Amino acid sequence: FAIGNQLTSHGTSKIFPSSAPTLSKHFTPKTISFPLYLANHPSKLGSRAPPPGPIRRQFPQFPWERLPNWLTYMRCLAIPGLAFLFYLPQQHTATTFLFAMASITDWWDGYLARRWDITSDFGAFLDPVADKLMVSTALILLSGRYGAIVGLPSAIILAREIAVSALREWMAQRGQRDAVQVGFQGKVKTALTMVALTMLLLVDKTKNGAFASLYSPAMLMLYACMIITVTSGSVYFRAAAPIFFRKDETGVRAENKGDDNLNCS
Ligand SMILES: O=P(O)(O)OC[C@H](O)CO
Repeated sequence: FAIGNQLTSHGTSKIFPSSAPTLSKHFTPKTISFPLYLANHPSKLGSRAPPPGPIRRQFPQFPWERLPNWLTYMRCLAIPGLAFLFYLPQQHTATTFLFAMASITDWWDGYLARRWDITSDFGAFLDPVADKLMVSTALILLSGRYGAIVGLPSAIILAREIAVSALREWMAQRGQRDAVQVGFQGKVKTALTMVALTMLLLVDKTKNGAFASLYSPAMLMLYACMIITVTSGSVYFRAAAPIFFRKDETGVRAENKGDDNLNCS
């Protein structure tokens, strides 16, 4: 039974045999199992997704194509849990665990969506929003615990996040959302901020517990993240500048269009 390049394809038309496969003398159960598996469980993943591994084969009915977005939803749902646990006594380890798990889904959802070739506009919209909600919540909670030393970088980070979200909305209205899609620096910034916040959550508020030694490196890291947050945000504003300052055919700049409606003074 010649299966050839069918092994890398999820196109069901290639996989469904129109008649019973002809078995050659080279047939072994191993060589036939994957095409027959696909015939019985047509995949909804992208055409460039790799063949299923043991877990996907074990649970063929599971809607794997939805998993990346579900992980992002779980990140959003973890936020109220995070705030609740944070204010319970003696729960800083549980709080940290929840935040760390939610942070891992930030990497995982994007990885699976790319690997399974199921990236979507909705996923691209929701992923940075979920990250911002999570990071903002943790920054506000920790500002309450540590005061100005966390409050200052938090104010700058939150200002950048709001500004970038507003810029994306403005660009999307002009059909230019792709010019400000998440960039490499933005990903690094989010990952490092999540590590710094995980470390700060682990230090209990008396700063005398088992993880007290993490306080200074975590604080240093948070300030480094504040700088990367600003520089990564400036990348988006630089990318948007040509569109922002572009003049239309009448010589009016985009920033001045519709002033009558937008002028709040
Ligand atoms: O703040 P952004 O828009 O650069 O987003 C970065 C994302 O959170 C990366 O997952």
